Amino acid sequence: MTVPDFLTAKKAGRKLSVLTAYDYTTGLLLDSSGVDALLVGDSLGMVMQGNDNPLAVTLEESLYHTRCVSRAARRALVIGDLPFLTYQTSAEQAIISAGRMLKEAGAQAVKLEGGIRCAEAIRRIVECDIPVMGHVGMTPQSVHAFGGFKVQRNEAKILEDALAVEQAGAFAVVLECIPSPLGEEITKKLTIPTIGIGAGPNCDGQVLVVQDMLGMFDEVRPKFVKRYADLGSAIRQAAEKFREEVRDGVFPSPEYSFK
Ligand SMILES: Nc1nc(=O)c2c([nH]1)NC[C@@H]1CN(c3ccc(C(=O)N[C@@H](CCC(=O)O)C(=O)O)cc3)CN21
Ligand SMILES: CC(C)C(=O)C(=O)O
Ligand SMILES: [Mg+2]
Repeated sequence: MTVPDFLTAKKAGRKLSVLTAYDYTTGLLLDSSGVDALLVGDSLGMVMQGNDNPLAVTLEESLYHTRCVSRAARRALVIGDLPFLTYQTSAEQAIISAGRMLKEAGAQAVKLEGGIRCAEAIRRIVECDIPVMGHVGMTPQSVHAFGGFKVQRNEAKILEDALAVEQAGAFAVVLECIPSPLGEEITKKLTIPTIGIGAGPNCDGQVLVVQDMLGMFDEVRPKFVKRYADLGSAIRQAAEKFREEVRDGVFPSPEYSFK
């Protein structure tokens, strides 16, 4: 998958599937599933690091996880999510952070949060031939300004933000936690693909956090998460079985031992 393929998919009416990934093993599994892109999200601050929100994630940490995922991706596009305060202070900072995602971590594109207020940064990054995915609606790096991870309903503002992201040259935009009719309206008005997370069924694609959709993480339970597997139970059961077999001297049996 390439950045131009994203635009072709929208024109052809082919839906895009995106999952997050933060490590090599998961990257390999997801890449071989045929999903279109792997997003190394700053949600890693929650699912990998155990923080309450993504704000503490550093650029170095995101580069590290993106490097791991890039090594795994044969087909899927790898998108590095720029962490809080690595692109907001100036266009120069945004270009340098975005450039490091490509130079040092093997990403093919970056993602950043914000509409009108980030349009200049997006424009300047894109001028360097670094593809940018935008992100509007409920932008998790704004959690304190929003007073929590809450559905955003300022329809006029969110539409303006999405249009600004497109006009600034982004190749796609994430729509997060907004009413479905607004997701549909924005998707119709934009020529770039919209990737929804809690934005209804009429976006051009969908993204989920992989630990959520695999049933491995329940410290947040957004309404938009569908559980496609219950790996949490599978992992716990396997570990319990291992613990019991070690306790009872059943493991390791001769077949797992050297003569
Ligand atoms: N594991 C995980 N999954 C995610 O989807 C995710 C992260 N982490 N970290 C970064 C952000 C945070 N996100 C979240 C977190 C919680 C809700 C949530 O619980 N929303 C409520 C809405 C409540 C309201 O509007 O009043 C919900 O019921 O869905 C939504 C998005 C999405 N992102
Ligand atoms: C959920 C997606 C859109 C994201 O930004 C993340 O995982 O950080
Ligand atoms: Mg993110």
